[in-house]
Amino acid sequence: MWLAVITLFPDMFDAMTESGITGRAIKRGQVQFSCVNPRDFTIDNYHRVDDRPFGGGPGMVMLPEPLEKAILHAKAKAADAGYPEVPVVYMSPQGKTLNESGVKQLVQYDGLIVLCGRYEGIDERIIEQYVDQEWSIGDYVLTGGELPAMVMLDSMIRRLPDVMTDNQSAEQDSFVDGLLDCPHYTKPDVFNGIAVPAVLKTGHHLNIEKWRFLQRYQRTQARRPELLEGVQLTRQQKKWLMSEKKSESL
Ligand SMILES: CN(C)c1ccccc1CNc1ccc(C(N)=O)cn1
Repeated sequence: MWLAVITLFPDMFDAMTESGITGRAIKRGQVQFSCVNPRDFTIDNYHRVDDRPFGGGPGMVMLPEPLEKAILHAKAKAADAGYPEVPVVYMSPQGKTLNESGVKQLVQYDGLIVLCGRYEGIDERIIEQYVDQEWSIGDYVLTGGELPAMVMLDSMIRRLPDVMTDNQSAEQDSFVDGLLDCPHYTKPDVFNGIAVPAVLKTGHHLNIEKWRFLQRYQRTQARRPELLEGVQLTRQQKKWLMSEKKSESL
């Protein structure tokens, strides 16, 4: 996947490119990642990327010219790399709230340009002329779009084929089938006097699958009941649920 981020703070993205699964995916060439800094496209002596808002008010607004040049440069880079039509995504509190289905949609693209705002935001004419999709990672305000961009890109990169060691671990994630995740345990057998649930040590895979499903269902019911509306249960899961309810009513 071809990715470019337009940002005044490219060094922030070292967190994603230099470590972990995302760093490995980039080093392996599964992801082509680059940053484009609007400041490199300023022509005034002060390299201005922002200015005062028309109409007054606090703070500054990002100037449209350096952003336009940065976007066009990123599009040209994408085209040179063989990705002619790359959508531009803008991270902002005004965007559509990102969730797993949004990630699934975004990770289908061959390439993406992500625009990160600073100050009070960017000149609206850039959004009108160049932004294809506006996304938000949640209803809260941050000092810049860089962290939201990394959150979104991280959730996309881990879903690319063969990026995660066993692909299915991305498949079994929370939210993939709409349920929260089950508890996880590893060594030692007993930690601070608390033992691992016995079923997990039986090697009885069907019982373990049943236990994990029930844990996930019960956790979702307890913590995020509204998520249950969107959940499609398999016949097997329905049977497990019925038998669980029966045994509880005993
Ligand atoms: C500076 N601000 C307020 C701003 C204003 C407009 C656009 C971008 C920004 C950058 N900040 C962001 C970006 C995204 C999110 C989010 N929820 O995805 C939160 N904050």
